Amino acid sequence: MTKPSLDKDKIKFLLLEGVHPSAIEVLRSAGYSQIETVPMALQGGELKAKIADVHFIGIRSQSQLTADVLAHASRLAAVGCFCIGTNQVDLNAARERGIAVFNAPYSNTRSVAELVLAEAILLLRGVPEKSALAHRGGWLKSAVNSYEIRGKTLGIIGYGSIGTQLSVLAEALGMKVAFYDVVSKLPLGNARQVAKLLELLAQSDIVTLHVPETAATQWMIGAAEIAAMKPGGILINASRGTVVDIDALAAALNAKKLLGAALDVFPVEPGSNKDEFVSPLRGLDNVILTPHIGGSTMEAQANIGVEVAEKLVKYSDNGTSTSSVNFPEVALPAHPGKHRLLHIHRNVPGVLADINQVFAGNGINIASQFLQTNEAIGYVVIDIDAAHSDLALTKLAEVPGTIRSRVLF
Ligand SMILES: NC(=O)C1=CN([C@@H]2O[C@H](COP(=O)(O)OP(=O)(O)OC[C@H]3O[C@@H](n4cnc5c(N)ncnc54)[C@H](O)[C@@H]3O)[C@@H](O)[C@H]2O)C=CC1
Ligand SMILES: O=C(O)C(=O)COP(=O)(O)O
Repeated sequence: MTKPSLDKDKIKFLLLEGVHPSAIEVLRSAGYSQIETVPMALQGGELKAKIADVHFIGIRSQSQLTADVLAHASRLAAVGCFCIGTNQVDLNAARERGIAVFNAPYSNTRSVAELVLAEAILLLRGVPEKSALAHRGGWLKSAVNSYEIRGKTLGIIGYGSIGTQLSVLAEALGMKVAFYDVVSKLPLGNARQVAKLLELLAQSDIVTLHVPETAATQWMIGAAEIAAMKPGGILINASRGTVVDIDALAAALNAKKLLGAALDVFPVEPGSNKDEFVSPLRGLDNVILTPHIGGSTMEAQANIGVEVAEKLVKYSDNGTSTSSVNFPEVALPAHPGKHRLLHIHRNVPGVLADINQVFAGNGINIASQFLQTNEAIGYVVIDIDAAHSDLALTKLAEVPGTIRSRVLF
């Protein structure tokens, strides 16, 4: 499949799910004018029809870019996930099609950490129940089941960007921090790593989840894990809805095994603000339910807009793929006076020899060449004189194993 170069005014961007306007500013100031925005996620036929027509798509956590959807994306060069999680994109299918996927791994981490800490404090004081009761005309002035956060143990599952920030903030409030992670991590401050998940659950007053959605994290907190928690413990999940068995959690809350819970993510989330939220946790006053807004602050969204849009611009303008989550990473210099050929191919023996033969066999001098591979694909970038770029692009597209190629002026 060949994607020849296009003038910037022909390159189409589609930004879904209310991506922050800071992204549009970045794209416009880089010279791109065809930018369509949609305030919500698209699904099914509508998503397939829209994606078929664009070169770049920006999404957040709700747009499902499955292999089936990506099969319709014949022009798509890259996906920008304007969030941390990339589980909503079939990364292998994208890679097989030569589509690079980018995200914003850090910009909303502080927002999530702040929300989790606030929820921990509110739940330890029984505020959600007391507030709900007051809204109904009740009055529950009582210290029963109301605790300070100071001195309590916070058990963090997943000690990555969010987990570590939370660790530092929690210690500043006088909490003890323990964490469980599949990787050995350097504990910050006085935090300590616990070898087994069940051990962490047994010793924590508050358990909070900060793992990505993977096969290993699916339903990792079920009835057995909740049973291992301290009686009167608190569970917070602002990671992904598939990590917690929500029925088991509802049962534990109804049985008063847990003091409370806060959920920001759910196995099934409404596609837009107009759809109904359905959950067995509805109506439980000791549960804080938030509509997947852990990263939804003005600061985080503005920063994410800039961060991801800049990555898309760099990839579109000069082929730089640094920090892509599914693609060989190449940081490329400018290419003044040269045309730049980008060639994405299956990583099988012999392709590079065939590529080099295109140039040797046609007497085309290579000014510079960059190559990076991963287990599935190779990404080669070749700068040459403008006079030869049409021929070279045509010949490159014929190399067996080619996934896609394009030229940048
Ligand atoms: N509610 C919201 O709005 C937001 C939710 N998130 C979610 O939070 C997740 C975590 O974000 P970050 O901290 O930035 O990710 P990260 O990748 O920096 O950290 C994740 C940590 O989880 C660990 N981990 C992976 N599999 C594990 C397993 N099976 N058991 C234990 N530990 C495991 C990793 O080793 C890593 O240390 C994201 O993947 C995303 O799904 C992120 C931002 C906003
Ligand atoms: O950053 C993430 O992974 C999130 O879950 C935030 O998702 P959102 O951009 O708010 O749909």
